[in-house]
Amino acid sequence: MGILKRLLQKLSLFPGIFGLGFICLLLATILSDLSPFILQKMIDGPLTALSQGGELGALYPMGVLYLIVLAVGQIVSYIGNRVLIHGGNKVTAQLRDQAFLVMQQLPISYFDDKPAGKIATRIVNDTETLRTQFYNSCMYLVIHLMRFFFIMGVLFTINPMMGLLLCLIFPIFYGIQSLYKRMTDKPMKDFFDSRSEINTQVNELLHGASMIQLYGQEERVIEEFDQTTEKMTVAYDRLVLADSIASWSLTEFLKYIVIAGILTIAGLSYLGGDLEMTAGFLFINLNYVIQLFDLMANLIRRLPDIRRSLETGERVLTFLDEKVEADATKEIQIDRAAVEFDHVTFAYEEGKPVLKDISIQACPGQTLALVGHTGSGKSSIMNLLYRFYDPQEGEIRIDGQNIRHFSRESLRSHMGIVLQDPYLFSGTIASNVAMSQTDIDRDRVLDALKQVGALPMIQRLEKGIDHPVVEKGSAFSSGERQLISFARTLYMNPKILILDEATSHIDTETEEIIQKAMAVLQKGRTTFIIAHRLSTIQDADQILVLSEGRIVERGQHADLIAHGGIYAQMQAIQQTVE
Ligand SMILES: Nc1ncnc2c1ncn2[C@@H]1O[C@H](COP(=O)(O)OP(=O)(O)OP(=O)(O)O)[C@@H](O)[C@H]1O
Repeated sequence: MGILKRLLQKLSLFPGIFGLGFICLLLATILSDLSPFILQKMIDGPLTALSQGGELGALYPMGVLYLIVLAVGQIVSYIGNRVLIHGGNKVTAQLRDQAFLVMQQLPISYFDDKPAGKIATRIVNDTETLRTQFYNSCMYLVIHLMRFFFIMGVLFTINPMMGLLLCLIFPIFYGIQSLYKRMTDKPMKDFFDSRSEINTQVNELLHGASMIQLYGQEERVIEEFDQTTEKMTVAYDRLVLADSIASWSLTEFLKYIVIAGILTIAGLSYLGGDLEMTAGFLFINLNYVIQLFDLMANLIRRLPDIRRSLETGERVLTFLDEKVEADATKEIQIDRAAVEFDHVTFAYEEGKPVLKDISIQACPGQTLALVGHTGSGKSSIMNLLYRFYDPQEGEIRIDGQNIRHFSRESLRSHMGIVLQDPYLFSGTIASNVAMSQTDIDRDRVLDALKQVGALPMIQRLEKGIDHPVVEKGSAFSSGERQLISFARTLYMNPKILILDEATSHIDTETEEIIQKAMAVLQKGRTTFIIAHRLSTIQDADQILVLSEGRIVERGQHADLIAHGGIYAQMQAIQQTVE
C-alpha cells in the first residue's frame, strides 16, 4: 500500500475530530471568501451614494453585517484549526506510541547493528516531522486548494475574461514550484540527515562521556559535532533562501505585476470612456487576485513539504513494520528449576557459531559456574537462557519444558539477574528494589537490603529507602548499585539466579558482605555464575570451562585443579597475580 495512503488512513482513527475540523474550515472559507462581496456592495451602494450626497447611516447595516461575517468566519476558522491540530497531535502521539511499542518488542538482535540515536530519531523526531510537515501541511493544503478553486470559481463567475487570463498562472505556478523543489530537495535531505546524526552523536557522548574525557577525545568529538551542526546550519540557510526567493519574492513580484496590469487596463478603459466596471467590481477583482497569489505562495511551500515528508513517513512506517519478536502466550511453570542445555549450537551471524554443541545439566538448587577466556561464550549461554536469542540447534529445557514454547515474559519472571554493571531506574531505592513505583512492600524492601548488607549504606542516606535514584544511579558507587540489585533479586525471589561477574566491582570489605548474602541468595535456587575471579566459585557444584564456544572441561574445583587443564592454568595465573 502506498505510503501516502497509509499515512492518510491514520486520519480515519479519529473520524469525528477530522470531520468536525474539516466542516468548520469549509464554513470559514465560504464566509471569509464571500465577505468581499459585502464590501463590493458597500462601495457600489452607500459609499458611492455618500459621494453623491447620500446618508452616512445607510453604511451601518452593511458595515455591521461585514463585521459579523468576518467575526463568525474567524471564530469558526479558529475552532477548525484547533480541532485539526488536536487531531494531528493525536495521530502523531498514536504513531509515536506504536513506534515505542515496536521498539520494546523487537528482538535484541535488531539493536546489534543499529545506533541507538537513529532509533530515537525515528520515534522522537520523525514522528514530529510527520506532524508538522505531513498532517499539518495536508490540512493547509486541503484548505488552500479549497480556497484556490473557490476563488477561481468566483472570478470565473463574475468576470470570465479575468478568470481565463488568470489560468495563465498555472504554468507559472508549476514553474516556481519546480524551482522551489529543486532548491530545497538537497538541503532538506542534509537537514534531516544531520539531525539524525546529531542524535546519534549526543547519544554516544552521553554513554561514553567518561571514556571520552579519559582518553582526551574531547576535541575530536567537538570537531565532529561542529561539522554536523555546520551541515545542518548550511542546509537550513538554504531552505530559508529557497523560501524567500521561490515561494515569496517571485509570487509577490508576479502578484504586483498582475495588479498593475489590471489597474492599467481599468485606467485606460476609464480614460477611453468605455469603462463599464464599477469601483466595487474593480475592488473585488483585485481582492481575489491578491488572495489567489497569497494562496499560491503557500501552496508552493506546502506541496514539496508533503512530498518530502513521505520519505520520513516511509522511514517511520518501515520501522513500524519491523518484524516484532513473535512470542508464545503460554506461561511457563517452574517448580524445581532443573535447567538443561541439550546439544545447543548458536550463532549471532549465520555461519559463525559462537556456541557449539553445548550440553549442561543443572540440578535444582545447584550452583554452576561458567569460566573461560574473554569471548569464549559465557554471556552467550546466558543470553540463550533468558531468551534474548534462540539457538539454531538443540533445546534448552527447564523442568523438562522446552523454553522456546513459552512466553519470554513468563520465563524471565522466574529469573533474577545481577549484571556486571547493574541498571538502576529513575525513582527511589525502594522502587528499584521492589521494581514498582506504587506496589511496594517496605518491610520486604528493608529486609532484602538488610540481607545483602546494604543497611549501613541506607542508614547514611537522609531519606533512607526513599532516597531518589537518578540517571541510572550514577550518584551511587558501582558496589552500592550492585548491593541494590542484589536486594532487588532477593525481593523478587526467583527460582533461577544469574550472576554475571557480580562481584568484580566490589572492594574486599564489601565482597565479604556480598559473599555471605550470596549464600543466602543462592539457597534453594539454581544459580549460574559468570565469574573471572575463580576465588568466588570454588564451592560451585559444577564448574564449566569454555573455550571458543565449547565446554572443554567440567567438574568441581578440586577435580579441575587435579586435571591440570585450562582451569588449573587460569587458577595458577590468578594466584600469581593476586
Ligand atoms: N551481539 C553480538 N553479535 C555478534 N557477535 C557477538 C555478539 N555478542 C557476542 N558476540 C561474539 O560471540 C562470542 C562470545 O561472546 P560472549 O560475550 O558470549 O563471550 P564471553 O565469554 O561472555 O566474553 P567476556 O568474558 O569478555 O564477557 C565473541 O566472539 C563475541 O565477539
